Amino acid sequence: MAPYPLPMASPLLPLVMAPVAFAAVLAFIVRPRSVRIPIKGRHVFISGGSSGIGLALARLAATEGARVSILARSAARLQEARDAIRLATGVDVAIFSADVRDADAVANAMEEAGPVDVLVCNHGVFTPQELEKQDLEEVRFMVEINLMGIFHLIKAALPAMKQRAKATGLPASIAIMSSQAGQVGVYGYTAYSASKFALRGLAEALQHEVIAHNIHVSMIFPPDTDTPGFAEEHKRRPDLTNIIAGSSGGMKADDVAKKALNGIKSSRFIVPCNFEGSMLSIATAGLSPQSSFFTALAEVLGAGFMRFMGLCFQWNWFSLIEKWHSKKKNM
Ligand SMILES: NC(=O)C1=CN([C@@H]2O[C@H](COP(=O)(O)OP(=O)(O)OC[C@H]3O[C@@H](n4cnc5c(N)ncnc54)[C@H](OP(=O)(O)O)[C@@H]3O)[C@@H](O)[C@H]2O)C=CC1
Ligand SMILES: CCCCCCCCCCCCCCCC(=O)[C@@H](N)CO
Repeated sequence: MAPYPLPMASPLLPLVMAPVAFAAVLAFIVRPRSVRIPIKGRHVFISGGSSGIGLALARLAATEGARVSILARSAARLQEARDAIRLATGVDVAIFSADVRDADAVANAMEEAGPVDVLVCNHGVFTPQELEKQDLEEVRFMVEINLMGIFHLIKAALPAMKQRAKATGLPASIAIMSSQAGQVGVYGYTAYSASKFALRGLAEALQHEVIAHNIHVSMIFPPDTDTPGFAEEHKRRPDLTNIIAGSSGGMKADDVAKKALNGIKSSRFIVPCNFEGSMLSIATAGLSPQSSFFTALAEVLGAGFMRFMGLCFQWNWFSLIEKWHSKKKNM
C-alpha cells in the first residue's frame, strides 16, 4: 500500500495544461529568436541626437559605456548637446552635421564615424495640420525627412554594420523611432502618420533581409513626449489632434529613452513606451515578427478583446469629432 493516497487526476488539469502547452508552442515558434544586444563598448549612432528623445538616448548610451555618435543639421545644437552630455556623463560624443535628406552627406558622415553596432534612426519632424490646409511642401518635408531620411541612414550604415557584426560575432541593431501616430491614424496627422506608418513596412521587410547577418530591427512607438520639438508642435496643433493624442498619457524624454534602449537591448521588434502603448501594440500586432513568447501569448489571447477596445476608442474619437464640429457651428 502506498503511504499516501495517490492524487486524483483533477478534471481541471486539462484546463491548466492547455494554456501551458500553448505557451510552449509559442515559445518554440516565435521568430526571430530573442538575443541580448550589448551596449557597453559598442558604437551607437543616433540621428537627431542633438535634441529631445535622441539627446536623452545619447546620454543614456554614454552612461552605459557606449561610444556614441550623433547626427543632426544644426552644428550649434550638436555642440550644445556634446557639452551637455560631457557635463552629465564625462563622456565625449562624436558629432556630425548633415541633413538626412542628403544621401551623400549622410554617407560621408557615416564613413567618418566608422562601423556602427547600434543604429538609432530617431530624427523626425512633425508639423500637424488638416491635409486640406497643409501645403504640399510641408507634406513633402515630413515624408522626405521621416521616411527617405531613414532609407539614407540605413543604406549608408548597413555594409559596415554587417562586416562588423560578423567580425565581432555580436548581434547588431537597427532601431527606428516611429510614434503611436504610426500605429493609428490621428486627426491632423495625415502626412506625419503616413510617414510613420511607412516605416513599419520598411522595418518588417528589412528584418527579413538582415537577420542572417545577426542584425535585429526594433521599432519604437512613443506617445506625446516632452521635447523641444513637441513644444514647437504644440503651438500649432489642431484642437482635435490635442484631444485625440491625449488618449495616451504623455511622457518625459528620459523615460522614452529608457524604454527604447531596453527594447533595443532585448531585441524586441515592437517597443511600446507606456500602458496605452502596450494595448495599442497588441491591438495592431498584425503580422509583425515577435521574439517574446510572453507578448505573443498576450497578442493571441488578447486579439479579440483588444479589437473591441480599439473600436471603443474609435467610437469615442468620432463622437469627439462630431461634438467639436457641432460646437463650432453653434459659435
Ligand atoms: N516628442 C513627441 O511627442 C514624439 C516624438 N516622436 C518621434 O521621436 C523622434 C524625436 O522627436 P523629438 O525628440 O520630439 O524631436 P526634436 O524636434 O526635439 O529633435 C529632433 C532631432 O532631429 C534632428 N533633425 C530634424 N530634421 C533633421 C534632418 N533633416 N536631418 C538631420 N537631423 C534632423 C534635429 O536636429 P536639427 O533640427 O538640428 O537637424 C533634432 O536633433 C521623431 O522621429 C519624432 O517623430 C514620436 C512620438 C512622440
Ligand atoms: C486598443 C486600445 C488602444 C488604446 C490607446 C490609443 C491611444 C492612441 C493615441 C495616439 C497618440 C498619438 C501621439 C503622437 C505623438 C507624436 O508623434 C507627436 N507628438 C509628434 O511627435
